[in-house]
Amino acid sequence: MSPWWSKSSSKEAKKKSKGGGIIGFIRRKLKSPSESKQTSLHLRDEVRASTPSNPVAQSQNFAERWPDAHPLPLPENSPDMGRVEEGNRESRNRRSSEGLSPLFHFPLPRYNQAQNGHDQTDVEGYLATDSVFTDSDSDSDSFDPANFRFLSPQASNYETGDKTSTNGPSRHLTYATQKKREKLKAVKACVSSQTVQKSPKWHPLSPHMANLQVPQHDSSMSSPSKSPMRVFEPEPALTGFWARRPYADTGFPGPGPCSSPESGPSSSYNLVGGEMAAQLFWQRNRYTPEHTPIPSPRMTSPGPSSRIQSGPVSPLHPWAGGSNMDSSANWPGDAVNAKQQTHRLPLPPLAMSNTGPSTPWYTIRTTPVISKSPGRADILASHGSGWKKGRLLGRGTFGHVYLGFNSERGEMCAMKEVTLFSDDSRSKESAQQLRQEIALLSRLRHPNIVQYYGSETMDDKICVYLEYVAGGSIFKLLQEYGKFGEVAIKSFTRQILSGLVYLHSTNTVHRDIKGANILVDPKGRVKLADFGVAKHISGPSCSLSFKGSAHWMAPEIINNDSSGCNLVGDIWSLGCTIVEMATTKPPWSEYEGVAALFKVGNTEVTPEIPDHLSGDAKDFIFQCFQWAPARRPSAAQLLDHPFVKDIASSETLMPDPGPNTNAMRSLGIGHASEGVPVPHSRSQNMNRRLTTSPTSSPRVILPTPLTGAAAGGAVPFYHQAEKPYSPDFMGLTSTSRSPTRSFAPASNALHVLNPERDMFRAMPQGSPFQEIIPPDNDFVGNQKKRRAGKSVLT
Ligand SMILES: Nc1ncnc2c1ncn2[C@@H]1O[C@H](COP(=O)(O)OP(=O)(O)OP(=O)(O)O)[C@@H](O)[C@H]1O
Repeated sequence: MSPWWSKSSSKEAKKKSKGGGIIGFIRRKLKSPSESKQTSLHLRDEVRASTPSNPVAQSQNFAERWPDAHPLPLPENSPDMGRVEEGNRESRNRRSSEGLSPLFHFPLPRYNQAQNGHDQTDVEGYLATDSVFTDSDSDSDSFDPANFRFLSPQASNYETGDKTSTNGPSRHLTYATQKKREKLKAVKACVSSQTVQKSPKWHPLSPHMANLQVPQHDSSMSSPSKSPMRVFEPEPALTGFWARRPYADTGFPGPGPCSSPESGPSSSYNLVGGEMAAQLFWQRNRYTPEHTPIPSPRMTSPGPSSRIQSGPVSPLHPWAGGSNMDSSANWPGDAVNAKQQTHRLPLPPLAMSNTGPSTPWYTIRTTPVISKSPGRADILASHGSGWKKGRLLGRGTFGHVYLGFNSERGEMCAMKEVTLFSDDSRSKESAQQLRQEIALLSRLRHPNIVQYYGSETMDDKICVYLEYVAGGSIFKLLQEYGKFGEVAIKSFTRQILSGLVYLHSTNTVHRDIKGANILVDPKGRVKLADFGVAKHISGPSCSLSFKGSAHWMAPEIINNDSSGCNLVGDIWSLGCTIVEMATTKPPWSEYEGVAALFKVGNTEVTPEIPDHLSGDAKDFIFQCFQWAPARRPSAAQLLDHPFVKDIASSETLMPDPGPNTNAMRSLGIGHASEGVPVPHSRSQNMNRRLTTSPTSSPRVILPTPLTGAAAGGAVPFYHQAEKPYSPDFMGLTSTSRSPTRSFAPASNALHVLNPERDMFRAMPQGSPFQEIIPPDNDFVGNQKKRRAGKSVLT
């Protein structure tokens, strides 16, 4: 009696000979039963003819040849199921290795035998799909996303390994036959004519969402793209909304659809809007293995003199520098400095000596420094600044974030790297977003905002150096550890609020507050990150474009009607983030993106507030979910809410010692030993220093003295009792106060200092900060206006 594995192998071989998988299925369906039979026979014959010994024979010999072999236990499922899994895995691996994201393929309407019988049109549809896949697989460069509009749900599920799509009922079964035929006609037309439809027609989704354009084709025909850098066309679109799945009811599936350290539904899964449409189309490749970074040559510099005296910072990549700065970062002077948004980093002496002064450092390549030693991971890249690229920390929409290590100094940072391609509009958009992010971040300095260190360009890459926040994002923590307890939620909320109060005090709105963009360090300190879609509000008429992440997006952003209350969109998103922390999912997670937008934008229904939270927590969330922005409290007002106001000392997490000042110094930013590190000077003169001042920026006053920070030599928090934060002072209109506020300001609550006074107090004439935020800057100007009794937004 032959062992079970030889039987199953035999079965397997028979199945193979029949042509397994979707392609085989299609082929079988194309044939009449008799043809099908013939085909099977024919295929079997082919197998026999083409191999010296057919697979069945081989497998039968296996037991004889390997008598000691132990069969692996069979899975509980039938062999067929195992085979489906395997097929999916193979397919997934194959696609991954070819750089294809399974998520770019959208499920086909299920071939419904019961309903349609052997509908030739359907079959052709499958064939069309098959051919698209085949083409894209075989020639990734010739991949055209337009073809993928015609892919439909089933394909996606085959590729992603969703077994239910192959065996179980599918929601796509409900497609009307007529609709299917229309689509499949289009498929046929496309395939036969080889015509590439570059852009869909757009039409407004609803009168309420006039700024929300969706292509006329339905969700199953949306246009994904395989590679963010090569195939994306930055058209206004919301494809991502309906192309992606809603949050799974089963919670976050670990490394499944969000396999990269920081990819996933809530990271950039739902990021939408305007020129950021790229983020809709492009889905990160969740199944691509984490590639080890390719060694990149160390960039060298003409020498210390050019580094210090050249003034302009490292030039932007030539392909990136051409486009104008987006108004999102429209700080005065940005236009002038549009090409100077990356900040030159000091180079170690070795690197400096490699180039002559006349050669632009950024164009010179030297032998990459590749440190190898047994027993530890290779350092695969060494940047000109002496920072070496380590492991992948996470992936964003536009690039990858790596751990950076300076082995000379023993310091770490996060290196956000974006690769640019000259002929790619997507690259230009990436560069533009990065410039915006640099422009904004370089001006921010707060313990609850990730610190910007510097940036540099290297051939086709821009690299931004940021404070390393080791714990990863809230999203990642939720994925790994499940929902947070109320103490953690309270602490995180308070810290997010503090960051927001500061951010809003500079009239900047983040626009993408969500778990994936909030980092947590090992001590539980929280940092706002990812300022890619942040915007500086230059005045009352400044309207916000449609940007953000669907499930976290405020109704007024969806409806393009913020009535001047532009900042409190972040408060709505904060409410969603609290729900996310409490449940692992944002509100309306049962809906897909567009449906969630409709829900939020068209109905004034308050999102469900988790029942298990305390009354204070519920009320806090309720305040955040005030539908009318004018009724929503500001971040400053919310600091006085009982939910976060009285965090007991045991609940107060370790204060932030401030950014890694040594890292900043090594990057030429400020000088920790002689004063407050300067994030970035517009003059780019890194030698200039501030006089010692503990308050270079508005700081949260903590209730307890912070010895750790001072002991660590970093910038301490400021511990001075101040008046409660005044929303008016911070430039918020009276209408932005919440008339429904149910909490009273506390006299001894944590406060934020007067940003103007703190930022500029004790600042000598000509200090770098005065260059960072010039006197005619909106922020400063607004402070003056406010003193004169005017509100910025009125
Ligand atoms: N400073 C940091 N320290 C540690 N990890 C970080 C840091 N910055 C980013 N990461 C990791 O990298 C991931 C992606 O970073 P980030 O969100 O900034 O990229 P992005 O391209 O701007 O993303 P998005 O798609 O949200 O626009 C984060 O979710 C986080 O896990």
